[in-house]
Amino acid sequence: MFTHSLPKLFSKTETQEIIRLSEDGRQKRGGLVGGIRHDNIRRAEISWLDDQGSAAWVMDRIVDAVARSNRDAFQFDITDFKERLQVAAYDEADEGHYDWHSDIGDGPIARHRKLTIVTQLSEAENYEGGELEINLGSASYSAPKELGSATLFASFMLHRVVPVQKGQRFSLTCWCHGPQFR
Ligand SMILES: O=C(O)CCC(=O)C(=O)O
Ligand SMILES: [Fe+2]
Repeated sequence: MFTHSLPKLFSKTETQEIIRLSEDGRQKRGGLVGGIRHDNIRRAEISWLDDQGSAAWVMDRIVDAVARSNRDAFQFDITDFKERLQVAAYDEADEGHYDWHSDIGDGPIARHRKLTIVTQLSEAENYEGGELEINLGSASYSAPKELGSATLFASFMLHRVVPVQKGQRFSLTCWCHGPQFR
């Protein structure tokens, strides 16, 4: 199916700490894979974590989860983590969302994305809408909304974040890289 979910990858305290770390580097409006900004496609505030420094423990947990999930569910060639961890905030105030897209882009790094892992950093009852959906062709898979759970999918799969109608949703995204699919 090319999707795989893990419950409770991070605890509540840890998700709060990740949001706090992201506040240091917050910038307005997330760009797209190639750096293009387009408000009709994505409306979110993004920031990047220092995975060599204050957020090294977050990266360690993600790398471990990816190794286990890749062995159990994907068996892709994953060789690198070439990008920093992204925290995104989708807000009711501007109907934060991200339309259908694939994470594999044209750039030298985005071209090598193989797996995407997204962790839920907000309590499900704190927002409405904001579902992460992965297109499976005739149906779509809606990622579990439980705080701290993570969902992995092949980066080429179309996915979206439904507009947030109430409250605010935070997510943590990490991309895993390897030789191009062949
Ligand atoms: O926030 C999410 O759930 C998904 C983010 C995403 O798809 C991306 O940044 O490429
Ligand atoms: Fe994406």
